[in-house]
Amino acid sequence: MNKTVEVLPDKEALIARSLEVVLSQMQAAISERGQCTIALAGGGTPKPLYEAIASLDLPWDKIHVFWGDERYVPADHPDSNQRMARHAWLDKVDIPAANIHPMSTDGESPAADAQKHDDYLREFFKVAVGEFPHLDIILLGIGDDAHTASLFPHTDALQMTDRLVTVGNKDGQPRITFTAPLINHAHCVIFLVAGASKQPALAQIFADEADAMTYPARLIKPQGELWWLLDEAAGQKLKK
Ligand SMILES: O=C1O[C@H](COP(=O)(O)O)[C@@H](O)[C@H](O)[C@H]1O
Repeated sequence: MNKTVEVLPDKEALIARSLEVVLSQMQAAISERGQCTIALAGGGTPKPLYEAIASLDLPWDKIHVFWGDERYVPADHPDSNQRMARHAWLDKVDIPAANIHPMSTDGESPAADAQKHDDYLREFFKVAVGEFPHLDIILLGIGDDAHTASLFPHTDALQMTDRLVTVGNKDGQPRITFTAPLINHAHCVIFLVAGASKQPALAQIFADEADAMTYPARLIKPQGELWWLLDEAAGQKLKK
């Protein structure tokens, strides 16, 4: 794992730097592997990044967009991560519809939809059960409770060792989420973190020792590159 931590002066600088890193990783993936597979985070932090990407002229036919987690709501619901990314980015560019790969949330149950997306990823990346695909870029955030994607403290999703996708649980509400092993097989994982409310979680995530079941972002140790991009409000007390 090649880990880089950068604390940027403010949220604007955080977004500008994350745009640079994402573009450079996209370019490397396309030149080395002919396409770029990127999984998006939800929440408020990455929205300006998506808006910035939407203003660029990129080889959209070579970019495939996934989500690292999804709230279990219809795709047009205000809480939907897919809806946010479509409004901020995907609806504004000429990306082929076939290159957009959302998690479905309208099946029989969250478990059935999680299994469906697990099967879908195995088919897309041509990997058998027991193997993991290597997404080029996975964008993540953290919550104040140190959750990442929809891997919440002390939930069953944290125990998955062989699944790509599973059901997350936020205070009893189901979500669909990538598992930690899938995230850890990515070529590059980029955390975007902004705001002082994230300081206590970051202190535990970066501590020499702490319980990963209580602070799930500690489970993220990718084989490839790991970037932590923080604004000053979030990162000022971090031990680097
Ligand atoms: O619930 C979620 O929250 C995290 C963090 O969101 P932020 O608004 O604090 O940036 C996000 O990474 C995750 O995808 C989302 O579903």
